[in-house]
Amino acid sequence: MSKLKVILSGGGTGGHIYPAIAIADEIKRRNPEAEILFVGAKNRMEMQKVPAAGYSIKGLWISGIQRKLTLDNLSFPLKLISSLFKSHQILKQFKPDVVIGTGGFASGPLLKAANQKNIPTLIQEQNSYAGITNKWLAKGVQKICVAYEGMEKYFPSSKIQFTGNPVRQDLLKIDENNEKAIAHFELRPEKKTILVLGGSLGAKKINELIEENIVFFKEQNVQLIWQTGKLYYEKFKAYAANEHIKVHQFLNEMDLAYAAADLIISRAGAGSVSELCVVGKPVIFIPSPNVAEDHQTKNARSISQNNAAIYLKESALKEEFKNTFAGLLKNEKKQQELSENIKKMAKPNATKDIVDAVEKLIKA
Ligand SMILES: CC(=O)N[C@H]1[C@@H](OP(=O)(O)OP(=O)(O)OC[C@H]2O[C@@H](n3ccc(=O)[nH]c3=O)[C@H](O)[C@@H]2O)O[C@H](CO)[C@@H](O)[C@@H]1O
Repeated sequence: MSKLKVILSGGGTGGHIYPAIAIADEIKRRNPEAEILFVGAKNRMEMQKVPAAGYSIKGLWISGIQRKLTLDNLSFPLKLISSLFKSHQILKQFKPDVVIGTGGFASGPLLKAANQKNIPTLIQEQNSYAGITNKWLAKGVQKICVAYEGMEKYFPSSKIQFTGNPVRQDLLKIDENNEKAIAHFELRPEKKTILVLGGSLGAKKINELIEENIVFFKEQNVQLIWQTGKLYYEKFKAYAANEHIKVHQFLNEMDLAYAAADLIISRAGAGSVSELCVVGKPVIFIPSPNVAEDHQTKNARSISQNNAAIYLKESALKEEFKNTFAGLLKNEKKQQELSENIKKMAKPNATKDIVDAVEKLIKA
């Protein structure tokens, strides 16, 4: 039989890239001979993160449509036509058996071109609402794997399969013994470690919160792994002069970061939430209020309603953060409860179920 050939496309932010990498890893695990190619958007995060994960990637000249009127939007039709043309060329050369899209504008032209060529296609939607690209693609694709109930609002119900979000393999089994992780981040083993995550791009408001509370964290006798995001790193990196603060622009070893953490403060992007469920540690969610349909707040609420995490509103941080944090840090019983409950919400088989669906598509 000829080698299996798969194209994965998605990107713009980590939320679309890491699910694609998790799916690619599972395909490779099942078919070590498979040829895998990624297609992303030029100058976006995927152009570094995908090769770092061991896969090759081609970049299209494409960017998202802004929800408001901008100059950038004017060049969009030209970018779209040029990317569709390039996508057709890529498909002609690579001849994939299947094309998988994980959302973000990067995946639009390629999946559209694959539909035009009658190549089987599957998309994966991470959020509780449909992204613009996935909505645009829904009619032409064969299968739509989702992570939330009620997605019939956006997609044809006959194509929907409820799988959950793919989580990278190395995050499915976090080391319970955190010695290696503590050493990796040059932390002190006798102190509690707080992991601060702002999503793949970093979060300005969370960074400012940490900055305001440097002394408070010292008084609480905790140490921090603080992921600022690339955009904000220069502004905050000097805080690493404090012995209890480790500043990183991006964490390449999320398995170690999760293993080191006793408590996690995080944005509530869909991928982060899915990972945090699998990891099963106490979490304080501070969702971004600036995303489409306020979906991060919905994500955070769906967890906190089950007594599985704490949800803090960004606008209430001044009044509520210190008390909430100090209260949780003292209360080991509550931490235990949150850990047990969040684990119950994990979907560790998501990647396997998606790859099963991909195999079915190819066979059909
Ligand atoms: C501001 C914004 O538009 N956010 C959206 C974006 O979030 P964002 O890109 O932040 O994505 P997620 O929270 O879904 O996932 C972040 C991913 O990046 C990884 N990671 C993060 C930080 C780091 O230092 N190292 C690292 O590897 C995480 O392990 C995770 O796999 O896509 C998500 C999925 O569509 C949406 O739900 C979010 O609302």
